[in-house]
Amino acid sequence: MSNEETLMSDFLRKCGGVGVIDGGLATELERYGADLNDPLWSAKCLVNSTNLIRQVHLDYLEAGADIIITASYQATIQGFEAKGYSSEEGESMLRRSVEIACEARDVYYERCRGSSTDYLGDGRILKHRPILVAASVGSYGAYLADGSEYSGDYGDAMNLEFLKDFHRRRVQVLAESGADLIAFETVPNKLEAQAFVELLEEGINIPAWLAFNSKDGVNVVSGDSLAECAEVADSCMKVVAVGINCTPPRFIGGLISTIKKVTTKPILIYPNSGESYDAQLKQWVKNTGVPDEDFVSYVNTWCEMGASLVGGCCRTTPDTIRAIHRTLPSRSDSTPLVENLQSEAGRVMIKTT
Ligand SMILES: C[S+](C)CC[C@H](N)C(=O)O
Ligand SMILES: N[C@@H](CCS)C(=O)O
Ligand SMILES: [Zn+2]
Repeated sequence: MSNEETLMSDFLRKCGGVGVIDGGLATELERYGADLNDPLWSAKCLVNSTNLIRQVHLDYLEAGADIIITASYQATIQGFEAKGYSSEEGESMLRRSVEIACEARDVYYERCRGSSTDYLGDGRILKHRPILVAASVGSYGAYLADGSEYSGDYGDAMNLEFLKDFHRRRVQVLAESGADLIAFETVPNKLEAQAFVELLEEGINIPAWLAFNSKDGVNVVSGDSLAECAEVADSCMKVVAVGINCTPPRFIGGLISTIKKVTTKPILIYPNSGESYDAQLKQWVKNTGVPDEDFVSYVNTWCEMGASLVGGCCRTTPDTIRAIHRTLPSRSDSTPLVENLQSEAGRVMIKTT
């Protein structure tokens, strides 16, 4: 086992076998009133709403998240330059995204120290535990700001070197920013998975995960084979988990089975709410096809199938994460009954079968 893999297995053991990832950061910023209708999407808040970002990280920690993902999903040096910032200013905002998450973790630990109980009557969890900061790197399609991360179609002229050059400096800056790991998210095709893995091999000194997205429950969104994409991730010693994010919950079970066949690395799952993203309007629209029921009731099944990191992506909220924390047997044992009775969110989110 590499040092990186040991870090993740130790972390998961301390989590009781399953780690909880946070929920949608950007869409939660929106729920608080942030306007993300901008080519920078949530990275716009790195310019003018850093306190709000810290607050949302704290909300997720108090909901039971063991891993918080930074606001850098759509933060690219090229994207900041297009807005008139210098490359130094762009790099500084990347670093700031990690600092904000670290500050939230410090504030959280302080609150834990000051609290006489782990589980508060209002549903907040103030339990001292290992918390990781994952520096988000969204795909090239995210930077394009036209929803390309849900098509994975970058045109015939795209190539590996272009993608590596595009992401290189950003990945280096985030790797040296104090984050515990890099979260490559919403990876839509095999070429970009290869680019990320090759960049990691260029002397990046922190671990990473790769999370792909799917819109058919079989392949990644570009149509590339999920098994082949997961194999690319599996081939890299720096990669400590492989999985799926921002994908409708109804597809998750089948996708876990596919990934499990090609890797023994921990599998991570953080689905979205099942709604679709309209990149023109920059709005989420209800799915007119098969409805996605609240996915929390499936979390333990996904864990039995092999997932060991579970959370939510776009349009999931701290209530989703609180419900995930509660439904995990290794966590809910310590939840006093009074908390379950008092939380409206808990009653709504956790279905009994
Ligand atoms: C994960 S998607 C909802 C992020 C936003 C998209 N890249 C856009 O800029 O419209
Ligand atoms: N983790 C991202 C979304 C990925 S699709 C965010 O919420 O900022
Ligand atoms: Zn998402």
